[in-house]
Amino acid sequence: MGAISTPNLQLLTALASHCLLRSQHAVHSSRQQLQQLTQPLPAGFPPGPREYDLAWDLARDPLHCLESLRASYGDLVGFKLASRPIVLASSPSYAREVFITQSSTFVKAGTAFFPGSSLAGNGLLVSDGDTWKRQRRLSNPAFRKAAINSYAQAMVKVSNKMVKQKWWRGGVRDVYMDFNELTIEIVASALFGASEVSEDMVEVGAAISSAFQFFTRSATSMFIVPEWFPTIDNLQYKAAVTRLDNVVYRLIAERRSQLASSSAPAHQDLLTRLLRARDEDDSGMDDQTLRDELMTLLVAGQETSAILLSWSMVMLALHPHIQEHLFKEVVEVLGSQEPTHSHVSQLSYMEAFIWETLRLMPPAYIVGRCACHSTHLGEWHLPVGTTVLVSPYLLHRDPTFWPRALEFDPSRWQPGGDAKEHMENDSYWPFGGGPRNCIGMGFAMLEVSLVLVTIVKHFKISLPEGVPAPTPRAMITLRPESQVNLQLTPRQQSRGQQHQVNGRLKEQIGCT
Ligand code: HEM
Repeated sequence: MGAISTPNLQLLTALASHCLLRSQHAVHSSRQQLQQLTQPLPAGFPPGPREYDLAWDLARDPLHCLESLRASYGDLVGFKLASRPIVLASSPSYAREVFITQSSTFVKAGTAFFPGSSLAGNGLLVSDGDTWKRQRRLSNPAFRKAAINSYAQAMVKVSNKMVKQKWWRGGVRDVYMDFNELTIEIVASALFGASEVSEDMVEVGAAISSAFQFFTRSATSMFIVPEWFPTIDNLQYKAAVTRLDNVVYRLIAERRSQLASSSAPAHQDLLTRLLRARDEDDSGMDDQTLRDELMTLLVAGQETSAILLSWSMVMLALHPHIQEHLFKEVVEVLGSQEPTHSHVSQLSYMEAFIWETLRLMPPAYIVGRCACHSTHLGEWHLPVGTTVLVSPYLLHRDPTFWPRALEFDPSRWQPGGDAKEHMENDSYWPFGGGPRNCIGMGFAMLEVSLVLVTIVKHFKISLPEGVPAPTPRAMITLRPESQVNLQLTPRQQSRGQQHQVNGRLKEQIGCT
């Protein structure tokens, strides 16, 4: 047994602290929480490890801990962590119960480890009940296929810019860092139409970056301090959120008045779509609600996509034959054209590749809910306040449901492959499920496809010599442990025609 690595100790501390401190969205009164601290687990609660043993295992290796919990106790494991009752559910039928059949019992409020923040406010990700229902109703149209397709051009433009400014010479790059910047820019331009408001976007971009740096520092620091506590970090974060608020509220006000004046050109961004959204009684979103939804989309849409892009690149580097297959498909479908949303619907191997990456490396590797009243999962009794953790990571790697479960094989998603039927039998949940499934799934799939097309078309991706494949770190999401340094070789350069082709590549991506 090795010593506890710092990040894992940090995870343990973070998990325990999240349990205790993230009370912002908790439905439980402090009396209920106090009761939970002192009460033993009730009869009928699923069996599991003692808190102390579990804390140790979690600290050593969280992903391995999840796997060994299921191996030792089965697909519903019960335990206490930071004195809160928690169950880990990892069967298709339990996942269906939590996400779909009992979706009104298993709610967001009160969930242990739940990452609420003043940045995202009370937006879709954290709200419940009638507030959530109304917001989801009003937001859904902005995420329909036709609306999402209108963001494709901006996605391609931002991807080309990254390649043109940072990648065209090739070499080794930390793609995780580049994708974090890229996905902020993509989601911000979809929200606010960045090209029209470029000065504001500089401010928005800077404020978002500092807010995200804060999240990263919080996730990797020894102690999670509540946001209200006046540490330097918290004060800087608060200042970044205030800066962001100022810009966003101003953009909302300007857009409201533009929409009121019929002469103004119609914007096609999410801000306009959400501003125009009307409920059955013709009411729309007030400024505060709109602000919370915009920030939620930033938070929910940025990191997950950056992580998926990073794991996709790792898979390309590890599987050169799959990379070549993708390249061939991209060239066949696109020729020399710029990618568009209609190309993406013809890229079936690309889609299979992304589904397979999401299977083995789901950014949302664990999804939490809280029982708002006492209930049953299968034969087991869960008291009110039990946090249920459904693990897509465990389900997606379970050999009972997935033949050659640990093999990366996009072709399983193609006609005649075995994967589609597993999607239907509830063993695949990369975007959650039921009424609270990911509203941005279509957006993410389009974004990741377009970015990957841009990259695969121009570069060969490999691991730099002597560098091991990046490993995952299970925090709130399944991030890369550290940098994802990959070797990028301009395609034509790999055929020994570097200078000519670099010229051609620069032309193709509009580099002057
Ligand atoms: C690879 C990228 C993404 C992954 C893996 C992902 C995954 C998920 C998952 C698993 C959930 C359900 C959480 C739960 O049940 O508690 C979720 C919810 C959500 N996601 Fe995503 N997501 C991604 C991208 C996006 C994007 C691009 C956006 C927006 C632009 C977005 C916005 C949201 C929102 C607002 C919710 C809450 C929906 C609700 O509760 O009504 N996500 N996402």
